Amino acid sequence: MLQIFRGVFARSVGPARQNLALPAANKAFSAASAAICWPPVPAVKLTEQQAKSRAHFPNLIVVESAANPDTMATATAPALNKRIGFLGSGQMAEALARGLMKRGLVSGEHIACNDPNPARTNLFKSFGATPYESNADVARNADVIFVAVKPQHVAQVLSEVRPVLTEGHTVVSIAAGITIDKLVEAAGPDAHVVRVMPNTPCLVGETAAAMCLGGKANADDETLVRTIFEAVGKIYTVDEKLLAAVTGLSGSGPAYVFLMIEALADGGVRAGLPRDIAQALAAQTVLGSAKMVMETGTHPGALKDMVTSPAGTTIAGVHELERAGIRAAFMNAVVAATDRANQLSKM
Ligand SMILES: NC(=O)C1=CN([C@@H]2O[C@H](COP(=O)(O)OP(=O)(O)OC[C@H]3O[C@@H](n4cnc5c(N)ncnc54)[C@H](OP(=O)(O)O)[C@@H]3O)[C@@H](O)[C@H]2O)C=CC1
Ligand SMILES: O=C(O)[C@@H]1CCC=N1
Repeated sequence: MLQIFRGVFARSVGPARQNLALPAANKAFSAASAAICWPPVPAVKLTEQQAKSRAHFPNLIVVESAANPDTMATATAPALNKRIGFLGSGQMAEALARGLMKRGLVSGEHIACNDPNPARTNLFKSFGATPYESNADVARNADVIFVAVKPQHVAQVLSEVRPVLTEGHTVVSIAAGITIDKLVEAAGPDAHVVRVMPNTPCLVGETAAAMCLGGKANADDETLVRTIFEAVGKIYTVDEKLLAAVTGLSGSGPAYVFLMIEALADGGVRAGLPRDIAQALAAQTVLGSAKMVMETGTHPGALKDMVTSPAGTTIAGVHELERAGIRAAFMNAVVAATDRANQLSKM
């Protein structure tokens, strides 16, 4: 299998890249770029035929990679040796718990949870987690406490755990719009508080998350939270004022993309495809396109141009999307969700 790097967009190069076996023709390029490409841009898998068809793009260089991105996606992480507690066992808590177990970071027996809904506690029980009668009991039986209730319930659940919090606890709130100030006010000035905005793809090891620290949270808390989220995707440390925008883009983003996949599949069905094939093609197209952006580092506009033949099929479709205002619609969606996150922080 040949794999392609877009050399000019590679950000930098480092040790992992040196593990890649390069064909002789590319060794000179590799040596020249070795100083500027880190982290390594993982390769995009293309067949030889596909590689040939891209030959007119001089910035694409072909290398053989020892790394297989498919197996990387399912690799296990070293065990965390921390007990995880969930205050609230809803959708996001489930995605996170399952994702962490899938990657081997924790097993069910290291997960404590509480939720007023018996269906949710039974579900958590089914994968080995221990449901407790109260949020305080969850805190007593956990080192990392995820605050995974709706934003309007955060102050209440933190006031319940506050009396049992110790220096050894890291409190991680994933609630949209609830500021560090409010978290510290509710959990107490000594609490090690981290605010994170993740998204549901942590279930499959592909979350996009951002965090900021508050209260007495220190570098150890940051490392711990980073370790947890890097096991299930990517996490960036940002200034708190950016978390509303993170919420509007990646926190809510999976919903926009699912809607897009559903609509693409509907289009396929309208054009005559069976539903199951249409949905599989739509989802795989989104997955493959996202991987190309991530793994080549190429501007999405340039990748779009690579698909768009003069007077061909794609430009006819793109023209319709532009006529419908697709770009403004996506931008407006992110801005509306960001505004809503800002509203929540003022409630
Ligand atoms: N869903 C997502 O994609 C994302 C969500 N978030 C944030 O995660 C948080 C949870 O969202 P989500 O999982 O979607 O919401 P859910 O409603 O699915 O989960 C919240 C759970 O908390 C339970 N709950 C309510 N009160 C308490 C309490 N006092 N103690 C313990 N549990 C309680 C709820 O029970 P009941 O339903 O009976 O009230 C519910 O089961 C929110 O703050 C949201 O902003 C962040 C990023 C992404
Ligand atoms: O819709 C919400 O409010 C939550 C926060 C981000 C994603 N879901």
